[in-house]
Amino acid sequence: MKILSAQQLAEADKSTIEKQQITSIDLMERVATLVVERLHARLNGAPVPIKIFCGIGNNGGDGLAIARLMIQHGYHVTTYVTNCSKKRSKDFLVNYDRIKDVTKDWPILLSCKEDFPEITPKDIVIDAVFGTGLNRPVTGWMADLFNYINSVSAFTVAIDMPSGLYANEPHDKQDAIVKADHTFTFQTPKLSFFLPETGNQVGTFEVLNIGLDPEYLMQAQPLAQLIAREAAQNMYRQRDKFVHKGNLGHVLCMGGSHGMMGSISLTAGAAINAGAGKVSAYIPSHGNTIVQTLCPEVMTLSSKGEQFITDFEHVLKDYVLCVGPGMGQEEESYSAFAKAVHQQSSPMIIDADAINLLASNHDLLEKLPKNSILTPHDGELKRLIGDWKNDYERLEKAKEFSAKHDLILVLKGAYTITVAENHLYVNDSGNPGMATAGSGDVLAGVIASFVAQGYDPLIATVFGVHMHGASGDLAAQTYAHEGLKASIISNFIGPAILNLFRNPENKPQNA
Ligand SMILES: NC(=O)C1=CN([C@@H]2O[C@H](COP(=O)(O)OP(=O)(O)OC[C@H]3O[C@@H](n4cnc5c(N)ncnc54)[C@H](OP(=O)(O)O)[C@@H]3O)[C@@H](O)[C@H]2O)[C@@H](O)CC1
Ligand SMILES: Nc1ncnc2c1ncn2[C@@H]1O[C@H](COP(=O)(O)OP(=O)(O)O)[C@@H](O)[C@H]1O
Ligand SMILES: [K+]
Repeated sequence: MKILSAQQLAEADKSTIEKQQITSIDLMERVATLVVERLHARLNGAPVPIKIFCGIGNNGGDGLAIARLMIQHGYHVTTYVTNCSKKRSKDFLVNYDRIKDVTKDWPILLSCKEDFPEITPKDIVIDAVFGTGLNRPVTGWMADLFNYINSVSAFTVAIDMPSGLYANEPHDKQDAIVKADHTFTFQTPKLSFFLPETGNQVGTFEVLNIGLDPEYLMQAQPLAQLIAREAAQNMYRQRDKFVHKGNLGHVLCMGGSHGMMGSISLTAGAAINAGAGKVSAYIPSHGNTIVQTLCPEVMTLSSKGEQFITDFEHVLKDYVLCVGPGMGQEEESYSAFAKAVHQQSSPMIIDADAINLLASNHDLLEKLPKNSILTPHDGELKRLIGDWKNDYERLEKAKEFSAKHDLILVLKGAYTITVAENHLYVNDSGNPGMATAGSGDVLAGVIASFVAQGYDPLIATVFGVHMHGASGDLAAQTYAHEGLKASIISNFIGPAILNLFRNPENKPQNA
């Protein structure tokens, strides 16, 4: 699914009105009807007090139309309009009249702090103050209103976006933004929903297909692609009936050091669990028994160094190299890593300590095979590309780095983002239970496994990231977030692949 900018959505809106020969007010009614259908399905007529806060633009117009339809469904709705300027959008005004026709009274105008109604935790708040038209930080009594809404723990539903949030622009830390429990967003999710500094404001979210012009949507260059279950289904490659292990690639996992042999074992185990034909581990010699005991399917090759890798001597050919987990940053390990890089002509997967070594040795970066995949968490990323002022600068710097070095970057976290030159792929699977030691080691093994099985490196990365998160999601249904650990995530890769083709779940995203 494409993630479009606020400006593109306004263009899509215009194009829809022209091509579908409908009026903008019809489109607003369509939007409101969809939202009310969803709300009604959940509330089922419950007599709960609903307070709808409407702005004066089209987001406010949506809010007024929703209020009217909810009232007509028999809900207990009070409608407020934030009277923050004399301007009113045309469609706001039409809906302002329409709600009056139904209630025989105007909505309540709010013009200062003293006008705020009491909100209790038993209310449902619907936030339709600002949507994609926000063009500056919210200040004064409007900021107070948002902070007041946030201070009461009433269930808060945002229309299109939590008010005060930009769709695709950076914020200052002190900006007033509504914190929604649930967001109904129109046509495409917004980039800010997926970024660490703002994503928490959105709660769970649902994307409502409001039928914007398909031609416009097709040609629009997205800010990013959201990789959800359907995209992953399309990337999956079924095995050929006569396949044998020799066709399914050989992953060589290089890493481990004294006290960190678990890391490379997790990586190698995940490479097997995700389907590679053969997996070997290149490890310090004292780790041999550990890896062979933990992963009987994995062959081992020992470096001369006992406690850490000191060299890179072996006779293997045609392998996909996955390097870094648990490797440490000893000088000799760096030389072994550099030697491995020099011998490598096909894309490799670089994680953890190997990323740190690259960050301090930029010459080696130039030697990496094109389309190699780096999987940094934010600490490692900072060493690689420098610090950033905000989430958007982080993405811009990552794009620049990827283009300059012909590398694929995996920015790990909630909503891991894969960066390939100018393209961003935002992953929607995974959960906070995955914030556990070693889950990144598993990810490196999964991606390497798909590269070895012949997936194109970018697809192996995007698909691997998705399946890693999907494994965590499936495992969390049995183990809860707290009970998840890296080896369990790894064991759920197979079940997650099966689950990819089971009946779709209709759960809200980010649930
Ligand atoms: N895209 C689609 O296809 C569809 C979109 N639809 C809906 O339209 C919404 C977008 O509507 P929109 O463009 O009218 O903008 P909106 O968010 O209501 O705000 C603009 C108003 O706010 C004002 N304003 C801005 N910042 C401010 C601030 N900090 N503090 C104070 N004021 C501020 C600004 O005033 P101005 O800057 O001109 O002074 C202007 O009056 C979208 O989110 C969705 O809900 C659907 O109905 C149909 C399909
Ligand atoms: N809150 C979260 N939601 C979803 N995924 C998460 C979350 N926290 C961490 N993860 C995932 O877990 C993995 C953690 O990787 P990393 O930090 O490298 O761990 P380690 O170094 O311990 O292996 C990444 O794939 C990341 O996307
Ligand atoms: K809103």
